[in-house]
Amino acid sequence: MYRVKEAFYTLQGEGAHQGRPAVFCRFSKCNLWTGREKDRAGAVCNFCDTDFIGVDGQNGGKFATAEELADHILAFWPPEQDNRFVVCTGGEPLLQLDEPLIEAFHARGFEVAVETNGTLPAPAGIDWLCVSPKGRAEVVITECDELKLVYPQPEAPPERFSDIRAGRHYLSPMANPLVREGNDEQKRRNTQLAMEYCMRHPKWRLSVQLHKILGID
Ligand SMILES: C[S@@+](CC[C@H](N)C(=O)[O-])C[C@H]1O[C@@H](n2cnc3c(N)ncnc32)[C@H](O)[C@@H]1O
Ligand SMILES: Nc1nc2[nH]cc(C(=O)O)c2c(=O)[nH]1
Ligand code: SF4
Ligand SMILES: [Mg+2]
Repeated sequence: MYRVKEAFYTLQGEGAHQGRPAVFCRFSKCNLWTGREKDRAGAVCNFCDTDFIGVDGQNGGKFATAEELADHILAFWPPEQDNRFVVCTGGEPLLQLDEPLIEAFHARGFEVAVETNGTLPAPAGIDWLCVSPKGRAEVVITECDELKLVYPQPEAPPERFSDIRAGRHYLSPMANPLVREGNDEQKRRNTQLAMEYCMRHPKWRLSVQLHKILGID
């Protein structure tokens, strides 16, 4: 059984695929926060900008099989169009994403991208793996397509991740988690700090949350 909070067709707003049309499949639940505000301060990840509790979001639900969930996702792609791209996120998608679901996406012509906190092993077959480390949580994934670090995090400075082999390195300015769109004051400050870090350490590039600027999902 797969539990999905919401699913929607939009543009990837972050990282190397920024601007690319994609269906987002947001899985319920995370291993680093309950998702309840009362637990935020004590959580390993305490700045999450996302509601991932339950299955009650747009196009959310419970899916008994990989085939059913993959068909549900395919229904959001424009008819007859190729370049199919699904972004599995959450919550923490690696609590649920498995090889049968990846195979079911591939069978429908999708490239499969994943946004993960990196604390759980990844199943085989993922086409684009984005690891975004959180606080003091140990990262177990050693290789990824992009390392996209929310910045600044006192417990997770960029230097801590020099052992991870990544094709791209991004800093993503931390937004105020309670402001779910636009550019809040906290984000403007953090964007300045991230820009300065990138310019001092040019291995890193800036990633902005384009969807929040555009006001889309
Ligand atoms: C909600 S998370 C879900 C996927 C996975 N659990 C993870 O943390 O990567 C999706 C993306 O949003 C980023 N994110 C979450 N809260 C944020 C915030 N307050 N500011 C900027 N990015 C944030 C995460 O780092 C991750 O790249
Ligand atoms: N447009 C858009 N791009 C995104 N990139 C990563 C997101 C996420 O929440 O994982 C996200 C999201 O929620 N919306
Ligand atoms: S940002 Fe990712 S790891 Fe952190 S609480 Fe949200 S879903 Fe979990
Ligand atoms: Mg998001």
